[in-house]
Amino acid sequence: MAAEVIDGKAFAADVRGKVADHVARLKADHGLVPGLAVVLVGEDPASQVYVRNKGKQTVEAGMHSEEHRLDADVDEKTLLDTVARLNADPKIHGILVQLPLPSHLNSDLVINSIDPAKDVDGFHISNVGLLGTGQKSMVPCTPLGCLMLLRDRLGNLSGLNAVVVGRSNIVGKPMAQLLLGDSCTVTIAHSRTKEIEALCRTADILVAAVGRPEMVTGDWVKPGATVIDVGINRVPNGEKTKLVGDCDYASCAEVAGAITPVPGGVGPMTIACLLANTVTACCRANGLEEPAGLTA
Ligand SMILES: Nc1nc(=O)c2c([nH]1)NC[C@@H]1CN(c3ccc(C(=O)N[C@@H](CCC(=O)O)C(=O)O)cc3)C=[N+]21
Repeated sequence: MAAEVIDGKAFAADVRGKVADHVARLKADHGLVPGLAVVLVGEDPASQVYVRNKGKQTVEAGMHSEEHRLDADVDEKTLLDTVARLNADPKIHGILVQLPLPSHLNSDLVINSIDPAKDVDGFHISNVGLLGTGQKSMVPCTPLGCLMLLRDRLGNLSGLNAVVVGRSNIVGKPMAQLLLGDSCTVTIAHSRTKEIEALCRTADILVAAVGRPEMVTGDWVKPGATVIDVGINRVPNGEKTKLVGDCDYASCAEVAGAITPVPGGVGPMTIACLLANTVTACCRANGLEEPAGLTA
């Protein structure tokens, strides 16, 4: 039996619609326009496409969008000054510094210089600590998007076995925290995990976030499981390249109950959640009620 395809692209459009509705209400009732600033260091072409998409969707949702481009060899002080100016700017409610940064820059230092209230990526240590202790925080966009898809598909997640493959600070760890918050039994697997296939086969929810193209195959999947593929890997395909996930889609889809495709799965949800977090940040900054269904 083939798995149901979880249409992240359609779900993300729905989320963006809710965001746009809320933005319209903020404008009409309070004269507020949520603003998002994206800081991009260097000229990585893949990052540029992604930043352009974010800017476009931000404007389409009725929000204010700014891009701040800095040279690849920018010094740390200039970058920190840029962040400091955005922290102080009342038009800006969300700040995203595109990662990875060039290696001469200390990304922990830069991320932790963002005002936690404007940290729409949820990467500031203060937000990480709040999430880990179950307190209100800014929640990282990709894990938040995955959680929305899982709740939509499965309803209550309580008591389900979840295995997260990958232990990054941007996806694996916050994903595990969110699943724990929804009362799953959570295991984080990684490159040193023993008998990883057998462990993954215990998962009702399997989240693949390792950044290794097509690593998870159908024999890792419990029949009927929900598989969330966070990977976005560009691999050679004849003369061109193609986008594949961390899951081998064909074999996983034969076994899973439901699976997210790549592209069109988690990726669009990440951007939708970035917009949602910007609206949430704007509401919190102004002491207003937060949008329902757009936060964890
Ligand atoms: N501070 C920071 N926050 C981020 O959230 C962040 C970042 N840095 N650095 C780069 C990665 C990458 N990322 C993507 C989000 C959506 C798609 C996306 O929408 N992908 C489409 C396909 C796009 C295509 O065709 O290339 C899809 O999966 O359907 C891709 C990549 C966010 N990132």
